[in-house]
Parts: sequence; C-alpha cells; structure tokens
Amino acid sequence: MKIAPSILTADFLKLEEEIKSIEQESDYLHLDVMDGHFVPNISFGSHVLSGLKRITNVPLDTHLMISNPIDYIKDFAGINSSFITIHVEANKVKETLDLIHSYGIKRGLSLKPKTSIEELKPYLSELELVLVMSVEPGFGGQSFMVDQLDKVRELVRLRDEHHYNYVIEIDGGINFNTAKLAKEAGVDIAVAGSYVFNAKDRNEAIRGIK
Ligand SMILES: O=C(CO)[C@@H](O)[C@H](O)COP(=O)(O)O
Ligand SMILES: [Fe+2]
Repeated sequence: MKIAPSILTADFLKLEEEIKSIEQESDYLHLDVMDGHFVPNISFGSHVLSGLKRITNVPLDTHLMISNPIDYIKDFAGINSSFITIHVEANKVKETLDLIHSYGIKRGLSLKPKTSIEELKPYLSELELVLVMSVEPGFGGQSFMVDQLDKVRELVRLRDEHHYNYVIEIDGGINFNTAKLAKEAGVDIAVAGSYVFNAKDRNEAIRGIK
C-alpha cells in the first residue's frame, strides 16, 4: 500500500522544510483544497501550491473539496499534479472529469461518508482513482469511520468484475492500526495527515504504516 501524507497538518510558515521532512518515504503528497462552501473550512489554493514541483520530486495528489471544481481545473492543472480528484457531490462532475483528462492528468472521484457507492457507478469506467472518505471532509485529525471499508470492498469487487482501471485511495483517520484494516480491505493508497505530521519521527511513522 502506498502512502500519501496530507500537508493539511503541516506548518505553513515553513512548508518547504515540512515537505523535506516527509519526502523520503512518501509516495505522493496529498493536497487538500477547501473552499469554505463545499466544506466548512478554507485551506489553500493553486497559487500556494504552484511552487511545489520546484522543491520536491514526490508526485502530487490533489483533492478538491470545492463546489464548482470546473472553474479551477485550469489553475490546478498548472501545478503538475499526477491526480486531480473531485467530489461526486460537486457540480458538473462529468464535464469536470473530461476537462481533467484533457490536460493529461489522472481523474479521481471521491464520495463523502453518507454518499452511496451507487452515485459513483456512472463514472467508474473512466476513472484512474476512487477516493473513499473515511471521515467527514473538511478537517484533519478526525476518527476513522470503519464502516466506509465496505465501500472499498465493493469497489474492489466492481473493478474485478468490469476490469476497471482505478486505484482505490482512502482518506481520513489513518494511523498504524486503521491502515492495516484499509490494506486488508483492498486499499492501494492511504492518505495520512495528522498521524504523520504529529509524529516525532515522521519517516519512521510512514514506514510503520507501510
Ligand atoms: O481530505 C481530508 C480532510 O477533509 C484529509 O486529507 C485529511 O487532511 C486527512 O487528515 P487526517 O485525518 O489523516 O489527520
Ligand atoms: Fe484529502
């Protein structure tokens, strides 16, 4: 299982140093973009992220928790992210996924804990990533919702049955114990924010999860 530390819990006054402190063991850098409308919190936008590629070779994994992602895909395409993930509860899902694809970026689709997997089904054949939220989106440091692993198991089943190409990512409340459950359910990439950034030895924490 790959690990994508979320920089949401990093100290933004020394972001470069913070990224250097985890990049040795990180498979992706997970970037949580929040608009204060789709979720009750505001984080950062493409301008803040635009220099990341100059300071790290770790591939970027962008998670857009915004209501109208179509208006911002051009800006986020400019940061050179490997994946851009939008939410199925956002506006203009199909058009936005097509736009992400037109930039040669891998398309991700996420769902909130209360959203049924049925909502994803029309899009699964065209996705490179499905992101299962294991907390209510908006904040780091929440507890893992173990019932969301049923969605992971169903996504594995659907992928096998229809030969889909997506990887399965899980996001929220990942730590040493919950990562094991995620791996057993079939997760390919686990996002870990507070567990990594609050650890004394961050690379050791990531190695521990792996
Ligand atoms: O997308 C989100 C929250 O909305 C996540 O990526 C969190 O930032 C993960 O933080 P932890 O739950 O691991 O602290
Ligand atoms: Fe996230």
